[in-house]
Amino acid sequence: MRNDNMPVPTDNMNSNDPALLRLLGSLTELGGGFCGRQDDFMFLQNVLASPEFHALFNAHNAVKEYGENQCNPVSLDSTGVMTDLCNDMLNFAMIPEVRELCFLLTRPHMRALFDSHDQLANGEYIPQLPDLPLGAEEQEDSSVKIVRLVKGNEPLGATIKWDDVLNSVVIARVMHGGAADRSGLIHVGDVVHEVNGVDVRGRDPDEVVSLLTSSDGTITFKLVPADVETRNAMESQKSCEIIPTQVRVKTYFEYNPYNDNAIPCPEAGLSFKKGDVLHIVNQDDPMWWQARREGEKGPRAGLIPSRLLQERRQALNKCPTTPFGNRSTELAYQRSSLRISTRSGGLRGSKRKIKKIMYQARKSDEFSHHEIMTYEEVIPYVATEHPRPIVLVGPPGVGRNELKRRIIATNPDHYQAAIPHTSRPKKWAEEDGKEYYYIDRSTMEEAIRGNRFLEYGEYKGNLYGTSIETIKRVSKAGKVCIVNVHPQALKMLRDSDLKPYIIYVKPPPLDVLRETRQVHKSKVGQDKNANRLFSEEEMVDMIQVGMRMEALYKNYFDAVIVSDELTRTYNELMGITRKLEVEPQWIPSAWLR
Ligand SMILES: Nc1ncnc2c1ncn2[C@@H]1O[C@H](COP(=O)(O)OP(=O)(O)OP(=O)(O)O)[C@@H](O)[C@H]1O
Repeated sequence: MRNDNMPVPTDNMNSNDPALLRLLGSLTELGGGFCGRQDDFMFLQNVLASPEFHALFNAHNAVKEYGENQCNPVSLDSTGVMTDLCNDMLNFAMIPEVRELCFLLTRPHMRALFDSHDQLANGEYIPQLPDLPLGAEEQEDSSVKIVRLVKGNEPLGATIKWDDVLNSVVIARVMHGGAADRSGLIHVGDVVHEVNGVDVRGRDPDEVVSLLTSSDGTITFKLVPADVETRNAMESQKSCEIIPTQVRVKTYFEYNPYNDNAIPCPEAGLSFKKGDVLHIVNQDDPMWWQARREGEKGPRAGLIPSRLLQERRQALNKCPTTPFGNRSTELAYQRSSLRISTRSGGLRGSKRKIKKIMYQARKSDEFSHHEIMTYEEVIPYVATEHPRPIVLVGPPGVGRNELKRRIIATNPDHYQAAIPHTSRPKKWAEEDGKEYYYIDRSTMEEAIRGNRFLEYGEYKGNLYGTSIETIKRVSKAGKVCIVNVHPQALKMLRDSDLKPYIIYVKPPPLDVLRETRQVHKSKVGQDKNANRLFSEEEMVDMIQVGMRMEALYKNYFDAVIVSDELTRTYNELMGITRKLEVEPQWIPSAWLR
């Protein structure tokens, strides 16, 4: 008799296991003849016929079948078999083939192979955890947890500290991705009662550290989990910064945890160089972030000073003589002149016109005095539609114009200079937008006041300058704009939406500078009055100005190329510009907001 309440297994769930089918069949046959409690009978029928039970049964069979089909080692001691075989073969040592086989089997790499086989066959790769200490379960109250970690080559990935209130050592920090973190069993605030059976309550943290360092294999902790209140207190201490975790930042300072007296644990620190990109994985502590170097393998994160801490440190260290605040260095730049080429391409044969004007920077002056740069959030970016402008900065005479001319000459349809604006009246043979954009003085002055000019100056009563809009126009046309600017314009460039790629053209050491400029017969400037070779003094000056420029503005450089042998320098620059168009580069994420 069939009970209508009995769930009917769906076809796809229905197991066709013969044993189960027989059992179900006999239950059906039994039907009304069952003389026990009908409720129990129906319950059993329901369970055995339910799709969940059949699914479970199928899963069980699949696991069993997998286990049975696994290849099992023929021998757990192939090394022993091989040794016995070689011993037996000694009786036939006169046969050359036997001798050769013996020789081959006893080679170190063959022995290592057999050894590895035996280790795998015996499952020795699985860490063996020792049994729980006797009576551990009954000891103390139920909130104690016993945690065992297998100590490999990597550090534990947790730090400890003394807690005055609890009078004990507690877990201070769990490093993201480290062994402790991966175990999921050790948490900040857990009180350490025992390490490898040694009672550490009331002991100095240094003693606990040496206990941990000296233990091999597995480490067994007896911990009392942090109570809810402690955890809540820790949560509330978390950094209020809005940067979400898992962000990448570019670093603007160099860091070595072993030179940092304030770091809670130098071993847990992460060293980095200026310009490295770091992956920030934890900002729970407002003073110490956890980070990994981008692209580096290895799961464990390291401690680095947080932005807040580093900014405080830099603000304290900042004194009036540092390059950022050095007025005399600033003045040295303001004395240097700016030339504006009146031609965009520069190689089309017409007479070059160079205007000497004084550089005047607008609000960009401010940044070198106030800005503290520690970390900048970055994201990978490839410019697809509008190529990023290439900005060349460097001391006068280093070769920026030469490089710009060469790049544009390579492919004038793809590379273009920014055409300057002038308030000078247009001459009859001139065409607007070819050598200059002609604009009336009051409009230009207003644009300058509105910070729409990267740099500008006055020559013989007329204004000349390079506008942000001109560069944008080149980009929008799908071309790479090559721009030479004074470094004081860099801040404004970065704050615009141009996404500039800034390359510092660095003078080579004096002997190389002397030699390359001699070979090339390089001329100082390009106007008639200065059509002569570089003097020794000018070359020394170029290097010194370059050094000051680097000290003041290097945070803004995306790349540095040394202007030594001209063709090599040019090739390097071309390599960078090509890469920029196809490979993702880290750009400030603020540029895309
Ligand atoms: N790597 C180099 N090797 C040899 N000569 C070079 C090199 N780079 C540039 N020159 C030469 O040095 C001279 C000055 O170069 P360029 O005018 O390009 O300098 P610049 O950086 O633009 O400075 P400025 O703004 O004062 O013109 C030119 O004659 C140029 O051909």
